[in-house]
Amino acid sequence: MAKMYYEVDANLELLKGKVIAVMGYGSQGHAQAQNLKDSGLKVLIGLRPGSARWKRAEDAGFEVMTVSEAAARADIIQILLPDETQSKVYENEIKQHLTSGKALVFSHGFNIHFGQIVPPSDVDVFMVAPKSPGHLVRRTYTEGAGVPSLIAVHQNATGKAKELALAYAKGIGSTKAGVLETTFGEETETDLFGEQAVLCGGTSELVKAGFETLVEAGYQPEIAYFECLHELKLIVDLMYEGGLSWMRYSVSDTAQYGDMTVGKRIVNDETRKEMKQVLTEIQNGTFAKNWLLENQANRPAFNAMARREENHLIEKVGEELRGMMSWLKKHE
Ligand SMILES: NC(=O)C1=CN([C@@H]2O[C@H](COP(=O)(O)OP(=O)(O)OC[C@H]3O[C@@H](n4cnc5c(N)ncnc54)[C@H](OP(=O)(O)O)[C@@H]3O)[C@@H](O)[C@H]2O)C=CC1
Ligand SMILES: CC(=O)[C@](C)(O)C(=O)O
Repeated sequence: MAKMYYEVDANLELLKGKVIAVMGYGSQGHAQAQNLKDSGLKVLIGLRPGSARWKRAEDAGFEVMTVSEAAARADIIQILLPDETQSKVYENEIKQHLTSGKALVFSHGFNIHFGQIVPPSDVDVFMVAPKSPGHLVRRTYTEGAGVPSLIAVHQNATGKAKELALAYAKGIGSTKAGVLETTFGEETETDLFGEQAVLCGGTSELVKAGFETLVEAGYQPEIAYFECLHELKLIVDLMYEGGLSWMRYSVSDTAQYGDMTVGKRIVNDETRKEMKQVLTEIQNGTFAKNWLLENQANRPAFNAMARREENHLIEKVGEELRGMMSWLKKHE
């Protein structure tokens, strides 16, 4: 069984007196920066001039500057920019400031693993990757808890990289939940697979297929939304709390019988075969190449697909229903 690291395994003092630059103030950036600051650490924010987030970060009490300025002043540089922009910003604004003994930090291994960023050998390179969307990284911290994170060391120039990674994980609250050690390759390939085949892609398509099946059969879209999307959170919450067995214990036996008989017809041998193909295309770099080329072409396919998804009936129905459920926590 893998070793989990907790509060006692991490020494925040290693980061006291160091300047941490968080590049980017988006989903992860705003959360990690605020958590680190609330943990008593010195945090700078690096953004591009004209960023809509510049004032938001200043209003949150941060010193905000360009990425280059922040990299020059920082001992530890956490790159929380979009994966597809990191290598260009690294080459233009970070690389020249990576003096010996500094640390480069990531929350996803994409650019190191696929060779888009090749740091100098005299700096630490490590990862602290929350296994959670950024907004919950912040929300759980403010509630006195944290989200699990993965850590990985790519370069250990100072001999302290892992200890610094654990200290950083503590600073964002993750040692309250648990920290697992991995490698840049394992985190990258499993994270890409998970977000494509299970969490975002797989689940979105499953939800839409169920919703469309019911709506096309003549049932009310609102009922289809509640059954196929709204209630999904409640079921997944049970899985999250106590595994599949806890979910099956909590739902009716009718539901469990249906789960165990019909589930394998929906996610069948063909599905599993396709999952293996998806993983192969991640491992051999096909996905990474396609994503980087898509961005170089200014995202024609991404933008067309995003527009189509935004106009799906399930989005319209969901927006209307969420507006009617005042108790729902509005997204930030
Ligand atoms: N989203 C998540 O929950 C998770 C993300 N990650 C990883 O965290 C990293 C950051 O992702 P995420 O937080 O989602 O990113 P977001 O898209 O939410 O935020 C990106 C930030 O980078 C800024 N930015 C974009 N381009 C540039 C540029 N050229 N120069 C300077 N700043 C720029 C944006 O500001 P602006 O556009 O205003 O300039 C924004 O502040 C990625 O490696 C991702 O894989 C890991 C785990 C979970
Ligand atoms: C939240 C998370 O880790 C994801 C889905 O992989 C991502 O947003 O990159």
